[in-house]
Amino acid sequence: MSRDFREQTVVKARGLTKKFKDFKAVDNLDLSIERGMIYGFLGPNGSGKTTAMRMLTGLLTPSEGSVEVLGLKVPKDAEALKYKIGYMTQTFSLYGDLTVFENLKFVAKIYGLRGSIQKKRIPELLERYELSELKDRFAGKMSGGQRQRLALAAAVIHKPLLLFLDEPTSAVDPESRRNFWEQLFDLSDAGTSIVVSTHFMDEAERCHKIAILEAGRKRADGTPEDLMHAMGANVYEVEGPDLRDMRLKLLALEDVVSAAQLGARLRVLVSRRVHNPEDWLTQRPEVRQATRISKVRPNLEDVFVTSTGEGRQ
Ligand SMILES: Nc1ncnc2c1ncn2[C@@H]1O[C@H](COP(=O)(O)OP(=O)(O)OP(=O)(O)O)[C@@H](O)[C@H]1O
Repeated sequence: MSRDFREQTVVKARGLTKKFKDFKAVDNLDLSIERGMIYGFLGPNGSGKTTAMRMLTGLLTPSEGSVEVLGLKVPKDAEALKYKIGYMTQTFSLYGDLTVFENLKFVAKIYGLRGSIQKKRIPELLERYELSELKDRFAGKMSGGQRQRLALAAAVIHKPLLLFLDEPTSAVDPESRRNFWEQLFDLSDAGTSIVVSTHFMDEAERCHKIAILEAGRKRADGTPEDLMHAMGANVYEVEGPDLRDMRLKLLALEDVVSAAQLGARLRVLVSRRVHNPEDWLTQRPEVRQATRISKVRPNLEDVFVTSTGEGRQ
């Protein structure tokens, strides 16, 4: 039993599949998430992030596959698991007609926290999540950022070992998002493992590891750095006149994985199949009018585009 705390796997899934009639919302997903990690599910709407998360939390029964979370078999041991995990759903699931304090008290009761523990824990959470001055405010009358802080406080009230967050920042402004991530790093530093879904690239880049999901399937996984390093394309920025026309012409080439206009530049991904991509690109008639072509470092969006079918649209 003296295994290193950090090395333990908190989520193990093999062949995890969820079918709704003939439609596979999650298709043969394998996952291995280590303790202490912030693990991201990155994918567009409908890629299966929520469905996967609901199966991992024991709320939804898989059609196929096996899941073990914190050493418990899911969904068989879902009841015991409930007390060890926190789950912040995509839509605000607390009571708008209860105050901040009443909501936390209610959730504390659900988790069976004793009165003496509640008395210590609730003020601690109000303070940590900057809710002390809002404690008598109805949750329904709070801003998106405030509500999100309350939802996080409620999700960690019982000090879960593992926290699931489903697109937690989709309804908040950039500053609240930044602050929210600071809170996640604090939780992670204190030993909480976190699984978070997002469709924001900058958020995914903050995760220790990510899985890229598309149409229910895992297209790639690893650390953001490793994924960028292993990417199957070289990235170039092209400047010049009539970029829209240049983009369409480049997209027609089989070895151009993607061409996207970013203001006055085109970001062009050339397949790794091409031997000498710089010469290949600069000599193409499609970029004859270009005034500058330069190689740039890949980012996570490039990884996403090369792992999914997004780039050619
Ligand atoms: N109960 C259900 N019955 C039928 N289809 C469903 C059900 N739940 C989800 N789906 C479908 O499964 C697919 C995956 O949905 P899911 O909500 O898991 O995706 P997501 O990546 O979380 O996207 P979003 O960000 O939009 O929530 C979608 O096409 C969705 O319509």
